[in-house]
Amino acid sequence: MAILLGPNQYGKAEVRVVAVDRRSSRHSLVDLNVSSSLRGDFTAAHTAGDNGHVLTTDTQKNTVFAFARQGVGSPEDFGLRLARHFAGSYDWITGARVAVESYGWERISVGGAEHDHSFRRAGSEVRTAVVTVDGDHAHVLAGLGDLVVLKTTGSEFRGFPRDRYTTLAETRDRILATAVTARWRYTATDVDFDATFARVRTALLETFAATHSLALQQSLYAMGEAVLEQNPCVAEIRMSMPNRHHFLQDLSAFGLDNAPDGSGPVVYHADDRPYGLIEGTVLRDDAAPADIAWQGTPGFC
Ligand SMILES: O=c1[nH]c(=O)c2[nH]c(=O)[nH]c2[nH]1
Repeated sequence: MAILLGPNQYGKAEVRVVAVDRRSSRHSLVDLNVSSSLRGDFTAAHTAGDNGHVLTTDTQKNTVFAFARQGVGSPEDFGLRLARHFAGSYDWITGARVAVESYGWERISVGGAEHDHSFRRAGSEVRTAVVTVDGDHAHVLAGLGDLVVLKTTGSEFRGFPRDRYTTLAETRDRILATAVTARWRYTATDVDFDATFARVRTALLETFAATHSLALQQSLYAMGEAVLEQNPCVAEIRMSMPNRHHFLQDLSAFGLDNAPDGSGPVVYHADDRPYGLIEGTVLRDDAAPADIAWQGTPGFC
């Protein structure tokens, strides 16, 4: 029996970079969390402690900061530049993956005017990009996380089978709420990443809002379908959507009803756990699979 080194990769995780453009008095900033992973022949480092092939994780971190000084651009373009640099740096490095999280900042308004250099975090939403360079091939996944949405009506859930453990009442009118995590794969690398990101995000939001939902599963599919219909450069989209249940609160102990009849606000209990977890992929039937693009990145199912 022989013991072998199996698949391996290494890099610097979560390099936090803030780049401020101060070329005019109206500053702008990008706020990133960048993780790099290198693939290639690193056997000797593992089996003999020979670091001759190890482009250090400290160097990888420094490279991220140095590249930021040249301008960041979109997270996808920044990831592509870094991944191509790492994958091309030594012939024993055959591939690189660069994952970028981007946090949004909005200008603070002072007396109705946007301030030049004061910002507030734009909620918990995060934009993501994962770039994988493998030899001569490059793959780009874009995405977003924690896009929290809720509709107060226009959602039903009924027609499900009932067994001896089923207690859930059927409903024709419920709150539907979720936090969307989505990742989509581009068919090319020369995409206008910022414009496409904005279009995809809008399609997700508009379709969530406009779909009269019979199940969160139906909303998920409709959202993915809209993204693919409006964006020929997207091959597939993978989504994870927790069902953030809102249960009508029973107020009868206080002699109060809780009817949606306009006699007062309808009161719900926003339950944080357990939650339904609805996940799925929507894809083109002619999309060539690209397993390596998803390696190490949660695709949910
Ligand atoms: O949209 C829903 N999908 C389900 O699968 C499900 N299951 C459940 O209990 N409530 C819901 N709602």
